[in-house]
Amino acid sequence: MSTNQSPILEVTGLSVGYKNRTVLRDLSFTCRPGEFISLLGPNGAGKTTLLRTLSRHLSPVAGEIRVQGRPLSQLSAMDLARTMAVVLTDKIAPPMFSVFEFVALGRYPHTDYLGRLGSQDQVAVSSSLAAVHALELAERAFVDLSDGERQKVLMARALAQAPRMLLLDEPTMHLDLKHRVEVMAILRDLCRSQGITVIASLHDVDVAAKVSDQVALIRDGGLMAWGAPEAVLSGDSVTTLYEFDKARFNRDLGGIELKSAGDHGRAFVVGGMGSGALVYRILAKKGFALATGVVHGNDLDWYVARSLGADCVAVEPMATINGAATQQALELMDGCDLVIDSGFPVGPANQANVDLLQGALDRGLPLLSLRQGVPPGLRVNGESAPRHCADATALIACLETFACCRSFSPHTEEA
Ligand SMILES: Nc1ncnc2c1ncn2[C@@H]1O[C@H](COP(=O)(O)OP(=O)(O)OP(=O)(O)O)[C@@H](O)[C@H]1O
Repeated sequence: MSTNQSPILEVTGLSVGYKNRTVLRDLSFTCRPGEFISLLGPNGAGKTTLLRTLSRHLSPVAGEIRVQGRPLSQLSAMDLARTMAVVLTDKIAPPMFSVFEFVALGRYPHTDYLGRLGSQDQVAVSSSLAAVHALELAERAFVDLSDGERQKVLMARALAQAPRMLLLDEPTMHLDLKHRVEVMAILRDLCRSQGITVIASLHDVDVAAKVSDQVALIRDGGLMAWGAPEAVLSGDSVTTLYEFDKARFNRDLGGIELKSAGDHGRAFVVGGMGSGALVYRILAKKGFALATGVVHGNDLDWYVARSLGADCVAVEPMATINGAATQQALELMDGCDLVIDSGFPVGPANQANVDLLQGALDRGLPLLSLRQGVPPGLRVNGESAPRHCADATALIACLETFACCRSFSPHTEEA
């Protein structure tokens, strides 16, 4: 995709909707050849209505749409079909068509008025099926296809039109993970290799962030934001877009983290260098509120902990963890019901973690440890010692016991 290229689609002051009901107002944006554009927004926001308007299935309420510089309304049906192909979510079940015959329907802008396929058309149908990795389905009956196979064949029919733009409504709906990934990879490759502009409504923010050149965030009757996902998608913007209260999008990790209900007590995690991430997620899943520290501000643990809504004592990346930060973490620990030692190597270079583990023991807090053995320098006595968990499964079992009994026997070795 080149930003120097002329726009393929220019939308100015566009309002879309239905009789007596305007759904989106005053949209203005530009799409260029080879761009992948994702429309994101909650259910009912207007994504389908916009796609239907861009593809001339609906008339605009107001504003202008230009395709390759010409008003959309003035394109002949044939010109429109050669420029733009559309895959909507309507269930189509054409009787008796083989997959090849169904995809061949997409050639109509290029065949004669009787729809006869020439050798070029035959090649175009086969290449379209090949482009979506569905050539082996060619002789199958269209009505017998699975949802994933059907989606690929619908895309092949659209490609057979040889369009410059492909508009898709929820192309990954009903698809399993393999097919979702495959469909998105196919679409991305069409942009890159054939310069086709893809505009797709999607519900996967993380997938959209990874494939899109531009994202449109749609809510409250308009465009909340339009731009590169790296600029537009953040924890805050996604929270606003979907009104999240139980989750948070993490751009750095590329996914959604589900926050803890926090009703099974509060756990402090002694982590660092990514060792805490798995523990935080287990704790959140089991309903524990989270506190952690001391972590560096570029640590995987920091990203995950923040996304999960943890109280987190952090220091600047690469900074030495000083006594003040450790003291702050110990104060955070005071409000906790138990402490988890994620097993991050401790020693002279990070005395802070030993101090925190010692702090847990000195406070008489239950301490679960994923560590092999006791770290050097930790003063353990008979009354206060870590309970060792051999692995994540053992940790989960201990947490479940703690959640219902508020205690577990401190000395048992799980290995
Ligand atoms: N034919 C119609 N007549 C009137 N209103 C409609 C019509 N079709 C959809 N709507 C309304 O327009 C609004 C936008 O619907 P639209 O299908 O465009 O949203 P969407 O963002 O695609 O939602 P979803 O993610 O649930 O598919 C909704 O309130 C919907 O009820």
